[in-house]
Amino acid sequence: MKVLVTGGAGYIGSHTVRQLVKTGADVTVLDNMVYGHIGAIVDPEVKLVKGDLGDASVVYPLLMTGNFDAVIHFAAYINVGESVQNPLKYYMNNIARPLVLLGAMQAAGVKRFVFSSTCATYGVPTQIPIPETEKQDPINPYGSSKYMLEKVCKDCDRAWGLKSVFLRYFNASGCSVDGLIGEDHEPETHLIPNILLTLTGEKEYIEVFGTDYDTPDGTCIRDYIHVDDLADAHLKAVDYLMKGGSTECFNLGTGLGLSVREILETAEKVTGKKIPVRYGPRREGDPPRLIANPAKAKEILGWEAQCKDANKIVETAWKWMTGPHGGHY
Ligand SMILES: NC(=O)c1ccc[n+]([C@@H]2O[C@H](COP(=O)([O-])OP(=O)(O)OC[C@H]3O[C@@H](n4cnc5c(N)ncnc54)[C@H](O)[C@@H]3O)[C@@H](O)[C@H]2O)c1
Ligand SMILES: O=c1ccn([C@@H]2O[C@H](COP(=O)(O)OP(=O)(O)O[C@H]3O[C@H](CO)[C@@H](O)[C@H](O)[C@H]3O)[C@@H](O)[C@H]2O)c(=O)[nH]1
Repeated sequence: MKVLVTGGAGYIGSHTVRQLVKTGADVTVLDNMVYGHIGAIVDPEVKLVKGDLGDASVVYPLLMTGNFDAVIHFAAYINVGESVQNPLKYYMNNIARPLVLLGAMQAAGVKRFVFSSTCATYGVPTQIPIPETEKQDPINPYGSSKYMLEKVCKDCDRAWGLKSVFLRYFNASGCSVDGLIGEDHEPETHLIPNILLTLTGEKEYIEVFGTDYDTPDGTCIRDYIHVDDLADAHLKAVDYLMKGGSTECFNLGTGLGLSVREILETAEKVTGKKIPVRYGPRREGDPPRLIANPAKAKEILGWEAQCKDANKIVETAWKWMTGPHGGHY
């Protein structure tokens, strides 16, 4: 099987590429390397095309000659706060540039597409845990950009038979269990790496964004899903499409919620160190509680999170931070 992975040199993409290679797939990565890392691609047989999604002079020849069975599309900008400050940057990269990719797929007759969507497309949900039937009503440009690309894909299905799987991730976290690849975002905004960066001396303290939420301990609740579980869902989504599956969306989470304070306690337990914490105001746009109902992914894809223990998730992130790379490629 030949698979094109956009954004395959990034955090979730690189973990997925490793799993794809293990299945014997022939993998090509398209990444402009703006946020990608060459060191994140560890398998020598993976072909890396350094280029932009929106560059027709790269993308059309690649698709026309690649004979790809499917495209897995990770490449995007991912920072919610920045999307509020600079929406056009997000609409350009997360909608306009993927249109070039989709155009090349149409021209080449490649009709299977697995897309990194997000629970941020639900905005502030009305049901917890969140099923896929929850209304999508994003509250920031990042979430809107993902929601709009889902709609574009549905229109392409009607027009030329593109079959897509929208994987709506909850909070991607952790790193490969062998510590060889991991999460290295710049800037890093995510909770778990930022907590651990206080212990490597890269951050002075972790600020907890809000302690007055309507949750048992006043801090936000999230569904932290291990990156290797997410990677596995992509493999299952490709299989589903290869078997003739129709366009579908799936929530990817554990179904369990943990508060910011619980994650802090977990990090102290796993590392055996005291975390320097400061309590600050709420961060704009953070819903109080996001927990997946992952039943549909289990039923249709046969996917279920294997790692439901936050200790294990934090352990893998800590292994990456304290390993040979020290948390950076
Ligand atoms: N990290 C999370 O918690 C999370 C949650 C929900 C959804 N997602 C989605 O998952 C995907 C991957 O996230 P990640 O955390 O691995 O991000 P990442 O920044 O580590 O990886 C994204 C990769 O895409 C590349 N890229 C970006 N724009 C590109 C373009 N125009 N052309 C070519 N390459 C480009 C970057 O260089 C980078 O390597 C994103 O689509 C993101 O929106 C992430
Ligand atoms: O320094 C920090 C960082 C985060 N948080 C809190 O920790 C929780 C998790 O935050 P973060 O790790 O930034 O993830 P989210 O804001 O939940 O967003 C992530 O998860 C979403 C799906 O839930 C994706 O769509 C986004 O791309 C991804 O960044 C939130 O309550 C934050 O307020 C802090 O208190 N301090």
